[in-house]
Amino acid sequence: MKNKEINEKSLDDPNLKETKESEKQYFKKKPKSNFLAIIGNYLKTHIFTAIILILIAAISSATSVLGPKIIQYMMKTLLVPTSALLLFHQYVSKGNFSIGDLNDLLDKSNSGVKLKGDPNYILSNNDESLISNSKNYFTSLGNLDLGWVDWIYVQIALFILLGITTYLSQFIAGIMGKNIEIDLRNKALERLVKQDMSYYSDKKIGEILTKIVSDTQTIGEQAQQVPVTFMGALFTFCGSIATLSTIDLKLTGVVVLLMISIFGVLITTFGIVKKIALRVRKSITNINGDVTDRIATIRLIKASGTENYETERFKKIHIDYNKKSRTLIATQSSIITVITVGISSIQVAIVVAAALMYYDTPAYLAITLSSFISGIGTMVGPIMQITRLIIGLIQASAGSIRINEIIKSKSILDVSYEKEAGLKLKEIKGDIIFKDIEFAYPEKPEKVILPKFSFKFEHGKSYAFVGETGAGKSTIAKMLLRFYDPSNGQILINGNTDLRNLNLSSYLDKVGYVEQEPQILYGNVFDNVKYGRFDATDEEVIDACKKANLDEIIMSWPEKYNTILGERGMMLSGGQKQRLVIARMILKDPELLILDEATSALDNIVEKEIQKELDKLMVGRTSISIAHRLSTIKNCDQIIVLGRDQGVVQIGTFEELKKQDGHFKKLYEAGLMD
Ligand SMILES: Nc1ncnc2c1ncn2[C@@H]1O[C@H](COP(=O)(O)OP(=O)(O)OP(=O)(O)O)[C@@H](O)[C@H]1O
Repeated sequence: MKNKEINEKSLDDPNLKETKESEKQYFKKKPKSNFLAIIGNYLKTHIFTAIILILIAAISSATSVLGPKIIQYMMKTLLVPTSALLLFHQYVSKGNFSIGDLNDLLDKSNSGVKLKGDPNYILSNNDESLISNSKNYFTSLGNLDLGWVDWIYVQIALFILLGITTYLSQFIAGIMGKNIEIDLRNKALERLVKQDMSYYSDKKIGEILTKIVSDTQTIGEQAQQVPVTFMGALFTFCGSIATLSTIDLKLTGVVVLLMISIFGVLITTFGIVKKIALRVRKSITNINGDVTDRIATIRLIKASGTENYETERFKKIHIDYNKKSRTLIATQSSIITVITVGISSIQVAIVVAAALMYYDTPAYLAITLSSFISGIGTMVGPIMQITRLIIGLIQASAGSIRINEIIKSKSILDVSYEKEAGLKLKEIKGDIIFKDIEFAYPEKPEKVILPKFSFKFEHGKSYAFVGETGAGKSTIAKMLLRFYDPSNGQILINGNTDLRNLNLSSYLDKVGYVEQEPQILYGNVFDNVKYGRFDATDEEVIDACKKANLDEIIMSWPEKYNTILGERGMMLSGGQKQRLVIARMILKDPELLILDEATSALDNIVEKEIQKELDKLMVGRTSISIAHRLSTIKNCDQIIVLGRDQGVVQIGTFEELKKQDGHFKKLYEAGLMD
């Protein structure tokens, strides 16, 4: 297919349309990055790490900054004697040359180079090689008088120090990066599990995964690089400028001007690249969302024979990503080119400037230029590092915007999870009252699913909700589990306490939920049955499995109770899964049992067996079933009939409702209760 065609077609893809729309909304809100704040907060709480990093950066910068100074001293100790010798010849030819004259000459050269050894011996021997030999000269570093060979030793010592400090800074920064990554991921995961269900209704699992896995990783990697590189580069840069200024102030001025222009370019492009990087991240997130979605529905793909269609579709959804990535790569390449060329031109500019300035003093030009060029070399490293750092910083900023969308998201349940928040519920010993309840999903507030109604669930009795599809039966369960709060009205627990005022964990501790497609965790049988009552013993688990008629099946597996279940483990049949959940409920012994079409996915024979177990489980506790099957509702104390968009339309026992004209009778006669 031609590119244009693919492009046009790809725009029809709802996935891409959705991205473009959400992107527009996204940039309208002007997302703020707080990557630097993340690092700042970490360092604020880890002062010791901050101090060590600053110290190490300062030491390691000093080691590289001193390089040109050492070269300057070494060059002086090597070159000054040659000049001194020339002058010595002039004086000697005039006769009467003293050691004072030689030291005067050295002082006048303003080089700081001094004569080593006994000057009288040197002069009385009148040996030119003694004067010309640079071994006999030194430059001072504090109290130390160092000859040119000593300066090489200093250089080597500095290299070793540089090695040690580099290792230490990388190690400490690496730990910091990992801590930040793990901390962010944990915070995001905490937020995700504490979110109410409406949060998930417009998000794809793959999108969330990209943020949790890949964005946190990028932030961690950059957190490892940014502070160390930035501090090191800053110190080296300032140190280099200081060192260069001791060599030649005017030339240093030229370097500073050139550097300011290069940083100007970097700063102006930062914002542009950040925006493009965000677009790329959004695009790849969308792809990840799509891939997870398709892999999760692989059975549909296999059963429909749509493998080739999907392969083509995957290619198409990459067009947008490819386009955005190219823009990003092109922008980044331009920046690196500008910086690299800019930096290289500094050396040329300095040679030209120095030649123009010191045309008439070639000796000074030679010494100054050689140490200056070496000094610029020291500066180039940090600038290149800062350039790369800025690109990394942009990626991390994009990542931090995205992970913060999760971390900073609000939930209606926020308060309920705090340990001390809300009233702790000891037991559900009274009635559960739905008082003037009205419900519309927050995602679609204009569509009222359940118009205002009130109902009392008496303690210890069994209730069933019936009604045609979409009438709002499962919505009742969702409200009782606090997946959603009612739009109006109250759910009163024990007849008087608003569910919203209860500590949620203390309430859900006493609630058992069995759904149509039970959720099995990756873990062994013990892990799965104990989920929700972690203090139970293995014996209690085995006992619960026996009561749920599951023990015999488990014992037939090679690993018995240690068999791994879940996505990558043993696959269970629908009936086995339900039995496992029943065992979980037997162990949990909840005071309120919610059964949401628990048996509707099972065949008749298995359904009968499971219903028998559920009936046993329901004895002595308040139970609310959402049901399709006659067998589920027949024995219930009360049946509540829901009509689509009408809410509660009838209430009564099975025998009563069967006889009454109305909604239930229609459902029953239409065979919807079989
Ligand atoms: N998250 C949601 N956002 C918006 N509307 C929703 C959401 N979940 C469900 N609905 C809508 O609410 C209505 C009631 O859904 P509910 O699942 O409670 O029906 P139900 O009676 O249990 O149906 P079924 O018997 O088919 O399971 C439906 O019209 C459904 O489309």
